[in-house]
Amino acid sequence: MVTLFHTSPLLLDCGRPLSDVRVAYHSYGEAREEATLVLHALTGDSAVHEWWPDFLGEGRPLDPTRDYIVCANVLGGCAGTDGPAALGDIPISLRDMARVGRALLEHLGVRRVQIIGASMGGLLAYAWLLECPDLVMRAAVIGAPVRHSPWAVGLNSAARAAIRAAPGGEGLKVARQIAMLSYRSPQSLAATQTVQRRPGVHAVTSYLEYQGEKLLARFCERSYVTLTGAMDGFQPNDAELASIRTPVLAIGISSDVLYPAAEVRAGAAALPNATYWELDSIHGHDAFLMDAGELPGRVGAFLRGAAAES
Ligand SMILES: CC(=O)SCCNC(=O)CCNC(=O)[C@H](O)C(C)(C)COP(=O)(O)OP(=O)(O)OC[C@H]1O[C@@H](n2cnc3c(N)ncnc32)[C@H](O)[C@@H]1OP(=O)(O)O
Ligand SMILES: N[C@@H](CCO)C(=O)O
Repeated sequence: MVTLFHTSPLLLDCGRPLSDVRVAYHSYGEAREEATLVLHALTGDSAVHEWWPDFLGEGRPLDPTRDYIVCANVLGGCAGTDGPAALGDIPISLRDMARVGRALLEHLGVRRVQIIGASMGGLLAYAWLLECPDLVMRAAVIGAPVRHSPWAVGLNSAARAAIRAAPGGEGLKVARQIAMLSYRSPQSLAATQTVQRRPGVHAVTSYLEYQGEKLLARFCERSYVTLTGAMDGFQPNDAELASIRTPVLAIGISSDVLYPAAEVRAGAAALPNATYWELDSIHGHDAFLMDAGELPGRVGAFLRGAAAES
């Protein structure tokens, strides 16, 4: 944990200044001036070793014996970094989060980074490329579009409406159920949700209920509203995207219904220096966590500077 913006405040995109911002982060490996920055997903946190074992470890894309790896909980989150409980329910943008990240890197003595982000972390990677192009050497963006689509905004809007309708927990559980349907796929649920756990209750129904309970036990509804708002507000125009000269590996997931592979591919085509690759999985958006397959190898090759084949 570190406190940043002590001597001069962070000016948020909404116009509000923030001082003494607490940021929770993990680092792995020996401190260096060049680092790999990991950007977590909506309900993720800075503990990469807990949620991405396929990626972190000796011989993996994030190798602490070779690299200095940093991951911070985002501004507005609820896993150590200041969020609505400390700041109130103010709008926060993905670019604000990148500015906090820049301050953290300065604090750590890091001068250049390569970035890897998935889902919300992938959107945030694009915000970094717009906000801090001087710092970023290359970016691997997994399962994320270049801007939040009406479809994705709609899903988040429905989730926030559930929270507003039933604050205090029930709404967050319904929000997670809606989101889970977009993180899985018809094929994935057909393959996994065949056996009833409770008599008379569809397997998928009790699965979604359980996922809602699980999120309620570890997440905060105010952060959910803040972070989904930040994602929905990320709408760079074509000229901004065309200004991104940094090499990008954009990765779509074949069965992703939240950010369809075709959308990710089209977004990559709008960037001057992006390569596209597709992860084949039936498990939908969360395949980057649950069914990584060739993904670590592809990302590792890109981060090592090797040309990834499309
Ligand atoms: C790059 C990034 O930034 S990612 C950031 C990391 N993100 C996170 O850590 C976010 C939080 N994590 C997640 O989203 C999830 O944990 C994932 C995607 C990693 C995996 O989800 P899981 O819930 O573990 O897996 P899955 O969807 O297969 O569900 C399994 C659970 O549902 C239960 N379950 C399965 N079917 C049913 C059913 N029909 N009825 C009731 N319960 C069921 C299982 O018993 C299991 O329970 P357990 O979690 O107590 O072991
Ligand atoms: N399942 C992950 C990815 C969602 O984008 C999460 O809950 O953060």
